[in-house]
Amino acid sequence: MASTSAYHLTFIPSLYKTPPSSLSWKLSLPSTFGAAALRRRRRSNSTKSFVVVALMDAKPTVLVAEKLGEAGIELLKGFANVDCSYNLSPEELCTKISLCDALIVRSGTKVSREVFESSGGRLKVVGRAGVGIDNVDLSAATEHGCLVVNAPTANTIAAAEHGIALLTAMARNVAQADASVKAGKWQRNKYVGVSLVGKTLAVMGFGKVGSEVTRRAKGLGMNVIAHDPYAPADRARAIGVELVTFEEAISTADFISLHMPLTPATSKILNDESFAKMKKGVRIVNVARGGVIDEEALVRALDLGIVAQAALDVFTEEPPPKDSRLVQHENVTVTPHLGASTMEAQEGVAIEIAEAVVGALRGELAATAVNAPMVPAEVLSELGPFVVLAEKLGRLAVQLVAGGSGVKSVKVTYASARGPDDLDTRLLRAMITKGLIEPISSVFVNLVNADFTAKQRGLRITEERIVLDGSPENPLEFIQVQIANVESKFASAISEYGEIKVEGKVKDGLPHLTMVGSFGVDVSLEGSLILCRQIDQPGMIGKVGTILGEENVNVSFMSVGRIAPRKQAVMTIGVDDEPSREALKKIGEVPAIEEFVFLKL
Ligand SMILES: NC(=O)c1ccc[n+]([C@@H]2O[C@H](COP(=O)([O-])OP(=O)(O)OC[C@H]3O[C@@H](n4cnc5c(N)ncnc54)[C@H](O)[C@@H]3O)[C@@H](O)[C@H]2O)c1
Ligand SMILES: O=C(O)[C@H](O)COP(=O)(O)O
Repeated sequence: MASTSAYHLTFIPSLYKTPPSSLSWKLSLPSTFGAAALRRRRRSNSTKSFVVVALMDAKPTVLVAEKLGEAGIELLKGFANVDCSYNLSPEELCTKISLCDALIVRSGTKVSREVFESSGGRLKVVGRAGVGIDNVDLSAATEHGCLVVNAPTANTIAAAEHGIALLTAMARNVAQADASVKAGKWQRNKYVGVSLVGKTLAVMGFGKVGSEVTRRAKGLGMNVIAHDPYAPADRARAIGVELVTFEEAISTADFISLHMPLTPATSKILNDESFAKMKKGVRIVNVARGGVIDEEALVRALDLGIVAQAALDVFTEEPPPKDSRLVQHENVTVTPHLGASTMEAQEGVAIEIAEAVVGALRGELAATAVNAPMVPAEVLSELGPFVVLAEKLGRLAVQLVAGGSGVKSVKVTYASARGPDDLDTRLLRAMITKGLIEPISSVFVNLVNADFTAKQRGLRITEERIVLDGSPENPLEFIQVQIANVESKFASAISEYGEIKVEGKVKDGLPHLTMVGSFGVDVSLEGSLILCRQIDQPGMIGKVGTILGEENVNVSFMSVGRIAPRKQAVMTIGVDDEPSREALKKIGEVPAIEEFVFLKL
């Protein structure tokens, strides 16, 4: 029951004002310690030199740093000592954390590198009671061997309901009219609203929250269209919504509701350029993440009357500055990130996160783990370069998918001289899954959660082994990733069998792309890539190289694969920096270039 060696705690004067004075005593400690009898050893007469050795019971300690539903707390208490300490300063959190095995937070607590460093290796799991984990330093967690788990499903309905609440409140000026009446005014003419029935709502991001918003908006009599390059068309059909392009969505909508994750591709996706394409008088709702809107551009669009109103639950900086022009704008309705804040959602989230944290403390594999799991060192060292290759092939393949095509079926082929039982592909499959999913979602994928995440998104990954002649010393010859039943934004990536196909090898320890569609190429997978299909003729490398050179974009390599001389060729260009839109436009305008695509690795 008790262990004398588990915890050696340096006496911290600020926590214990009175130094222990007898060799045998009981102390009422903060609950982070659990029930403990202590003995002390005096090293000197100085207060600071007391060293206390706790005779701990075997229970782990969980620090709950933000308000968590009671059901979750009860669940935790059945397994651990629970310390609910809210509103800790960063310094207080760092002090407490060395006494804790697990930490549970919402979005209001920054779990920084310092927190992991201060834990002294004791912190084993961080639980995020919600979806977004942008407040947790994942790299630091992984470096410190600390698992991070989240609760991705329990607040979906709450977020969707809040989106609908903002939509209706905005259309009828509820917040502004309420403030006006409370200020003693009665302005019936000023607050005439707009009706929702028959209006077109564009749902941007047709995932968990977006789908639920769609169902509810249809119930209000709205005509709903959705934009999500990666959502399966059959799911959209089942809910009775049409998937459209980004341009069509923003240019035809009367209302736009944002439900995509914040990724490099969605950052500031609503900007001056996109506002200019919208119908004058459009209304915008954001319960996703503040960063998907260029907030300064939104203020300009509001001032110009392009955007008639906006209703926002999330902001680039939270809380936003007090003098924020956006927040203060009379046509903007705001809430302080309340999307997940219903009694029901918080109860659900609390149970979901408590179960995940307890499971993780017991050493079970967590289905909602978001950072790297432990992999045996010998497996990792052998498969290391192939792991990188696998993720990059997944990333490349998914970026070649055209908008509107849902990714549902992926086939992975491993070619190796080893026997089928001699190669554990779980890690490779997980990394391909990571590459396929991460560029298009806010989900973090690893060995623990890859299959779960793929299944949850309706993504079917099948694996095939090709056994080659040759030396089994090398674990793999090549990996091929094929995405079936989709269109590609780069038609040459479609193989003779109609799938998007990319294939790669490890050469000199580095991942290389060796095939795109039916074209053989040979480029090291580093930095970013431009793929061009062109008429095979002299001077092409020079023309494209000059355009990039003028932009100061460093070209790391170029390779040309062709069907036959003077026919078609695919040119692959590795670049260290992202070329500007103008540079990419100029490349597209080179007469012999038939199509091209820019891909981030
Ligand atoms: N305000 C809140 O309190 C609150 C609560 C819950 C979730 N959220 C946020 O809502 C968002 C959606 O959450 P979810 O649980 O539905 O996530 P989800 O992963 O289920 O759905 C996100 C969808 O966005 C799509 N997507 C990715 N890139 C896109 C792009 N460029 N254009 C259009 N769609 C794209 C994905 O394919 C996916 O279908 C996230 O940003 C999440 O952080 C906020
Ligand atoms: O990411 C989420 O789950 C939501 O944005 C809710 O965040 P919260 O837990 O701070 O309410």
